[in-house]
Amino acid sequence: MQKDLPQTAKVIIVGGGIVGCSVAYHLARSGWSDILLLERDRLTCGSTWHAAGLVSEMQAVPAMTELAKYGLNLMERLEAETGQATGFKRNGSIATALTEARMEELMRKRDSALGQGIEVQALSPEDLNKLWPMLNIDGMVGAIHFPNDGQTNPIDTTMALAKTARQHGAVIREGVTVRQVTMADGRATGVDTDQGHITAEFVVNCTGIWAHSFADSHGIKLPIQANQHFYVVTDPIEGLSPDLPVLRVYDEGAYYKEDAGKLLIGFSEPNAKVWNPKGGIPADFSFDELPFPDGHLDDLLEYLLERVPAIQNVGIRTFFNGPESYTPDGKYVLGNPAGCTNYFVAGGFNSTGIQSGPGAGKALADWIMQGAAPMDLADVDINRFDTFQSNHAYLVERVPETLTLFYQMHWPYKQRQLGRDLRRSPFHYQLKERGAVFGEGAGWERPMWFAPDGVEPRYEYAFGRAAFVEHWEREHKALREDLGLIDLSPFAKFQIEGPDALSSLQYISTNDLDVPPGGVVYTQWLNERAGIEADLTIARLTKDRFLIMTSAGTAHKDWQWLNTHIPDTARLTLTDITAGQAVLGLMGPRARDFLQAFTRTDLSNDPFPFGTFQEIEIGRVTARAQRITYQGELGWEIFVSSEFAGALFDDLMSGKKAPPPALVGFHAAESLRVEKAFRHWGHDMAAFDTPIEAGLMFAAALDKPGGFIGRDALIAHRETGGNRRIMQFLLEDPEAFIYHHEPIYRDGEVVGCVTTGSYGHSLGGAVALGMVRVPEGGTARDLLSGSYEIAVAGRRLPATASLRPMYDPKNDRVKA
Ligand SMILES: NCCCC(=O)O
Repeated sequence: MQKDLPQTAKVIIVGGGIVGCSVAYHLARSGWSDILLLERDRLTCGSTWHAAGLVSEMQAVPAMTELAKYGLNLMERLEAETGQATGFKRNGSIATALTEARMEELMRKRDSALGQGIEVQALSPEDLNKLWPMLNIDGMVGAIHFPNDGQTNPIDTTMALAKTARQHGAVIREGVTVRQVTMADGRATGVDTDQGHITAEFVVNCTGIWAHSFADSHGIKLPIQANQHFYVVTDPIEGLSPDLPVLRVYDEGAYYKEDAGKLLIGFSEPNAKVWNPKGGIPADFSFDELPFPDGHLDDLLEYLLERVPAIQNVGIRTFFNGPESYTPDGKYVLGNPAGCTNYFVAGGFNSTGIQSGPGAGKALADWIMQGAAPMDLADVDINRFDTFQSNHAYLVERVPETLTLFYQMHWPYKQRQLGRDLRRSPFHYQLKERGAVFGEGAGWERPMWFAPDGVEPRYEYAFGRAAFVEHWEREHKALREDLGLIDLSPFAKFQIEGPDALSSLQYISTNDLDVPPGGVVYTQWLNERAGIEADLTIARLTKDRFLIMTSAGTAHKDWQWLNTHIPDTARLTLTDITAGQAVLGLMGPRARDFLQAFTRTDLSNDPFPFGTFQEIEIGRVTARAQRITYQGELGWEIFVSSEFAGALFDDLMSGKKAPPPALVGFHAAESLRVEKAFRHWGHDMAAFDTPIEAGLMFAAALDKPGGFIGRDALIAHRETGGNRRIMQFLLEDPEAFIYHHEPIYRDGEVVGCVTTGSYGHSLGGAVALGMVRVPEGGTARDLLSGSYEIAVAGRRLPATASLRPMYDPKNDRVKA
C-alpha cells in the first residue's frame, strides 16, 4: 500500500498518458480539488511515450480543429508556465499532392482552414523544395503549407502537464493498478485498486489501448480497439535543419518529421493491422513495442528512399511498431457512455493523441465541471456510436481501415469496405437485386443510388460530376416529377406507453403533443440553455401510446436523452421497436393516385390531411401510413411490421395496379431535403444552436401548459434575437459541387460555413445549408442583403442566399 494514497477523491482519472494528464491539469488549474490520477506503471508508458508528436491545427471537423488549436497554444506556453522543456516548436507542416485530384482535396482543405482562421498557403513544387530542400519533387503537383503547425516531445509535454497539475493540488500516483470501477444504480462510486478501494464522485477512463477491456470489466461498452502503428527512424542526416516542417506525402502513405538530426517517418498503410493479442492486451505492457513484420511496409519503404534520397546514404536505424487506440469512424470519443453521468471517457485518438489530447482533456474537464459539454462536441461524443459498435469482433474487422483511410484520398461520399453488411433492412436483398449500391450509416446498409441495367453497381469516386451523379440526378427528378420509393427502415422507432407518456413527452418536447390520436408532430428536444439536443417526429398512436421516430445516426444518443430526462416517477414503458418495423417512403406528385390504387381508404386531403397517420390496408398488407415528408413532396411514410415488408415491396413494385415508383437512394434523399432546406441534427444544428438560429420556432409551443425543458432560455434568447441563422445557398455555377464545411463569405468576409452540401438537381446547382453570423447590431433580415460567395477548391463562387426554402417555399406541393 502506498503511503498517503487517498481513500476518497472528487475525480479519479485512470491512466497517465497525455490525455489523462491533460484532464488532471485542467481540473486542477480550474481550482477543483481532490483530483487523483492513477497510473498502473509510469506516466506515458502505454502509447504516449512512442507517439511521433506531430501537432496540427487542422483536424477532421471544426470542433476537433478548435480543440487542437487550443492544444497547440497551450503547448506553446507550457514550457514558460512549468519550467519544463517540452520540445514544442512551430516548424510548420506541409501536405503534398501527387495527383490533380489530391490537389483539389488539399485546396478544399485549405479553404476550410482559412474559414476557421488557420494560416495556410498553397505551394508549387518549387516553393515546396525551398522549404524541404532534400525532397525529390518528381511527380509532385503541389502542396499546402500550415506555418503554425509543428511538433512536440510527447513525454516531456505530458510531464509538463502533470507537473502543473501537481502544483495546483492534483495527486498523481504511479504504480497503482485500478482493477475495477465500482458502480451502483448506474453510477460510478469509485475504483478498486491493488491497494484498496477509493471512493469518487467522478471517474474518468483515459486508459488508451486498454479502454475497451477496462470498461467492459465494469459493464461499459466502448468502441475502441488498438491498431499497430509503424514508423522508422533514420541515422543522423547531415544538414537536416531542426526547423524542417513536418511533411505529409499522403499519396505515398507517409509522414516525415525531423527528430534530433534524424528523420522519423511514419505510415498510414493500405493493409493496416489491428493488435488483437489472444487473452487481450497484456496488463503489464509498458514502454513496450510490437514486432515489425517482414514485408508489411516494403512498398512504402521503397517510396521513401526515392522521395528523400539522402536516406539511402545513411540508412534506417530503428523500425518501430507500437499500439495506438482507434475508433470505427476515425474521430476520438469524449463524454458519458451509456448515460452514466459521472463516468467519463476520453479515448480512441486514432494516432492523434498528442495533437488532440491536450485540447480534448480541457473539453472533458469542462464537461465534468459544468455538467454538460462545453461546446458543440456532437462529432466526438461517445454517444454517436451505437452499442453494436463496441462488439470486439466488429472492431477488429473495422478499425484497420480507419488507419488506412487517414492518408488515402478523401473522396466525397467515399464508403468504407470493412465492418460492412452487419445491419440490413428487410428490403435489403430486394433492393440489391435491383442494382442498389450501398453505403453505410450507423451500421445500416443503405442504398445510396441504383445502377440501372448495364451499369456496374459500384462507385467510381471523383470530385464534381462523378459517374454515379447521373443516376442520383435521375432518381432525384423521378421523385420530384413523378414518384419515388425510398427505404427508410433505418429510422429509429421508440414506443412510449403509459398514463404518464403524454406528460413526460410534453416536458421534454418543444412542440405540443397533446393532439388527437392519429396526429404526427415535428418537434425538438432542448437542453436547459435551449440548445437543440434532438430533432424528431412523434406520432400519437392512442391516448397513452406514442411512437418517436428519429434518424439512425442519433438513435443511441436520443435513446439516452429520453431515458435520462423522463421523470423517474413517470408511469410508462419505453421500447425500442426499430427492428420490428420497416419503413418505405412513397413520395412524389403521383403518390396519392398510386397508393389509392392499392387501398379502399380515401387518401384525399380532407380525410387524410398532412401531419396525420392512419392504419390502412395496402393490398394484402395492413400498415400505418403517415402523411409527412423529408423530401418535400406529397407522400406517405409507410410503417409495416417487418415480416410483411417483403410482400408490401413486391406488391408496390409489381406494376399490376399502377406503374411502379422509381427506386431512390440516399444521395437523392439528401439532395431533395437540402433543396427544401430541411435541417438535419448533427449537421445543420446541434446542442449549441437554438430553434431561433435553426429557424425552427414554428415547432416551439411556447405557451403549452407546463412548458418544456429549455423554454425559459428559449424565450430569453428570442428577446436578443440570436446572432446566427441557418440559411440556404445555391451556387450560380452549375458545374461546382459543395460537400461540407466550405466557408461562406458575405461581402468578402467569412460569416459561417456550410453545414450540409449537396446538389440541387431541380434547382440547377450545388445547394447547401449553412450557419451564418448576423451582422453586428443587425437582425436576421440584414442577412438578405450583401453578396455571398462560397469557397470551392480555391475559388470563391457567387451564391444566392435565402432564409426560406428556395424549393416550394409555401409547402404547396407537400400539402397538395
Ligand atoms: N501520430 C501520427 C500522426 C499522423 C498525422 O498527424 O498525420
